[in-house]
Amino acid sequence: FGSRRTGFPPGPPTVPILGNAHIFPKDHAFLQLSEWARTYGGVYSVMLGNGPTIVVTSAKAAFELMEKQSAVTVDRPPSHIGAEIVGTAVNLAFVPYSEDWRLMRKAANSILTPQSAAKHVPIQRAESFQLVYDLLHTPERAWWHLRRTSNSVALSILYGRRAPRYESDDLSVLFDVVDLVGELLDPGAHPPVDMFPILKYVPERWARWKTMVKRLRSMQRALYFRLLQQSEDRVTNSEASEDEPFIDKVVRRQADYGLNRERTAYLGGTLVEAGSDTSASFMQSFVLLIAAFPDAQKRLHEEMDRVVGSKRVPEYDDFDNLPYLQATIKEVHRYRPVAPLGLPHAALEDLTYDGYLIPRGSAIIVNMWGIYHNPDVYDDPEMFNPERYLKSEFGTKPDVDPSYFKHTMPFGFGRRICPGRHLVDNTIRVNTMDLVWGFTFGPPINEATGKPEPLDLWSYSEGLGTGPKPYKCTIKPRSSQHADLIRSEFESAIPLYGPYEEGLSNAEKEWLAQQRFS
Ligand code: HEM
Repeated sequence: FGSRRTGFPPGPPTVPILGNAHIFPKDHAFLQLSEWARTYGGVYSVMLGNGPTIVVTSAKAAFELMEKQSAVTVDRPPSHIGAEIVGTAVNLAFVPYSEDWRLMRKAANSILTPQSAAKHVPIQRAESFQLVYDLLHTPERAWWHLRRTSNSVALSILYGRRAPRYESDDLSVLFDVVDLVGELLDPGAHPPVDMFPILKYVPERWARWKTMVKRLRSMQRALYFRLLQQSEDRVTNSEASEDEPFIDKVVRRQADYGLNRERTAYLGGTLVEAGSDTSASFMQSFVLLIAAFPDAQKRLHEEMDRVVGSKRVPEYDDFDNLPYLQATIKEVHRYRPVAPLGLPHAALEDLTYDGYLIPRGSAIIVNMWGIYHNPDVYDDPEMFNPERYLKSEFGTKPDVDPSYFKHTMPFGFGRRICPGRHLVDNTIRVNTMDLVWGFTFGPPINEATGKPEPLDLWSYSEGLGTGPKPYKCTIKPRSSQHADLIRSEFESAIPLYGPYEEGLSNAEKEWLAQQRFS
């Protein structure tokens, strides 16, 4: 028990019973896993509990195992805490391969198409106008404005209900839920119940996670069913339309999709949770990095001035003419991936790779951090340098074979690839254009000395999804003309918010009236 069988991919030496569990890192595991790849190669194993966990740190192996053999690697490893959280329900992102996963995934794929995502660009742009308007007034709250915007976009598109301020009711509950999920599923945070099942039987008074699980489950159910009820009411009282919220579409076709009410509630809840802070983390990294790297920012501004100028705000299609911005977005995904280890997959059958056996049931982790920070693949990988994506399609060194790389790699692999990627691509496109167009970003200024202070590029949260912890930076409008246009665009966007604000509470509506017409 705990030892590595002959034929498994190599890995760190094991000890009896624990295998490698005692040396598995608790914090920023992707860093240690990348270190081990230097010693044990692009496909190695760590022994956790009774079976191997396979760590893939090579684009070729990721392609061969996760794309070409996706039908076999579509499973997720069992998670006792994950299963306890949902109880009798199902979470699309964590559920093992099953009829439940197939039905929910089919519904998600059919509503989250690129064509369908395009119908929601108007509210994404309107949200982005509020973002730049908020930054004009309270730039010191940038981190929070970015979080509000991404979450409000997710709520608007999925449920037709926006959150106009950080303190909005739905948003506060969603933040509590997302934070608690992050805390519970952070691999280092709790006793390893999946590796040592006996730990499941520790009484609740000594197992804090059990109390947290119960609290989370009741918070999630209250939120999911409240949001679902609003969709159901709208569907009863209105005709179907192409740009209606995604969950309304699912409610209308619930029987065709084979989903009952609980599955529908959990599909919506999982999408909104998976899609909210992930997008926010990306945008928070984008701002942090362009504030920290003035050369890249200068080139972004030059390009924006040439293509858009200062007499109008960017339009959606301008993005196609902004290659340096496109390269910067790819570099942010590479430099600070939101999901450095993706989500673990599992093998439904025995597999072989490079002569090694990957036995049925093994968990498989693709270490995106390790791939993206490998000096054999990228020149100077610890340098933030969008330029690399202008020199070659995937930013890789000239002698690296590009056929195993894909621009969707930050969104995972195979049949489990992130279904929200088209939606979030649009959010990122619209937000980054508006931010670069409107503002100059820089490091924070020390009040006592008047000098700039360095930004901490390593202060990131722990967990499956990671993003910068709250930080300060300076944000100034690029000119008074830019500031005037931001104000007028925000004012002209106000009617667009209307349909998404109908269900807001009276307190929220009063606050809005004061904010907009004072
Ligand atoms: C920058 C933003 C985002 C990033 C970087 C991201 C990344 C990922 C990754 C790496 C996975 C795991 C894929 C795999 O197992 O191979 C995933 C899964 C998933 N994502 Fe995203 N995601 C983002 C935004 C979104 C959005 C906006 C939504 C919903 C609207 C969403 C919904 C999901 C769901 C439901 C899954 C689980 C899919 C399954 O297990 O079948 N994500 N995402």
